[in-house]
Amino acid sequence: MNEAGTQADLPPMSRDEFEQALRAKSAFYHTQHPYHIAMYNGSCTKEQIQGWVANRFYYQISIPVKDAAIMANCSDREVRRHWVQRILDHDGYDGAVGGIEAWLQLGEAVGLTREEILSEEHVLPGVRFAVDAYVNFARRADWHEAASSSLTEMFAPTIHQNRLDSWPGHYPWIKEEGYQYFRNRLTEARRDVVHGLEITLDYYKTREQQEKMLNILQFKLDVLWTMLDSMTMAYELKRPPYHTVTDEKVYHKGLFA
Ligand SMILES: O=C(O)c1cc(C(=O)O)c2c(n1)C(=O)C(=O)c1cc(C(=O)O)[nH]c1-2
Repeated sequence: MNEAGTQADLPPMSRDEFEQALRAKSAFYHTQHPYHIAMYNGSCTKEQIQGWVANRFYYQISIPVKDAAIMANCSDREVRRHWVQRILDHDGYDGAVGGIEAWLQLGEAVGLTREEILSEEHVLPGVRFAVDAYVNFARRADWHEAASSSLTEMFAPTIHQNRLDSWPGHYPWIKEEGYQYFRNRLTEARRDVVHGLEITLDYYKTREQQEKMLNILQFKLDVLWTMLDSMTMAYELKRPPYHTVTDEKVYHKGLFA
């Protein structure tokens, strides 16, 4: 390590070594967060599941905005031709309802109304700040860097499969229609990762650049982890923002994204 605490002075990692280093970041994926562990092992309350679904909706609606920001900064037509599929996957096209609608159906399946999800009334400030940080990073960063920050998706198919395997047994009150989002993402995420990984492994050549990418991936892991920390405060520890003052959800809405 050098004085800056990085390994930037070392020779570059080979393509395979770099991919292995990226994949090793799975150790810090939100699968390891106690909130997620509780969701799998069946110890979540209905309020905790509902809180997660309502808050994650803000991530879902922000993803296509983030992907549009990446495309807006990208001068490579071939990349845009591929990347646009991510927006279509979430917004829907040609009769396919899309991920945002599928997430609303998940919300209804866990007992929320469409109106309360769309109103964003449950979105905690900490979740909003974390998601906005991701969107704003995509707006400002070089498009290769923004594109590669999506690579936490390498670890996502396992998490979607875990939900499909464990939730129906633990939470029989969730309606079956709710699970379609997770099923769709199994294939969509795998396809996204092939493209995102190709861009990333081609772009970061020097050790310093590779270390920068690992830091970008850590930023994205921080976004996901921080969202769950906020939910833990609100729905597990019963300390939502302003709990010492009011039970009302007075949180701000929609200023930055
Ligand atoms: O449920 C999850 O744990 C999870 C995680 C992630 C992720 O790792 O960012 C995404 C998704 N789901 C997801 O459904 C999704 O569409 C998605 C897009 C992206 C991205 O960064 O572009 N991440 C994720």
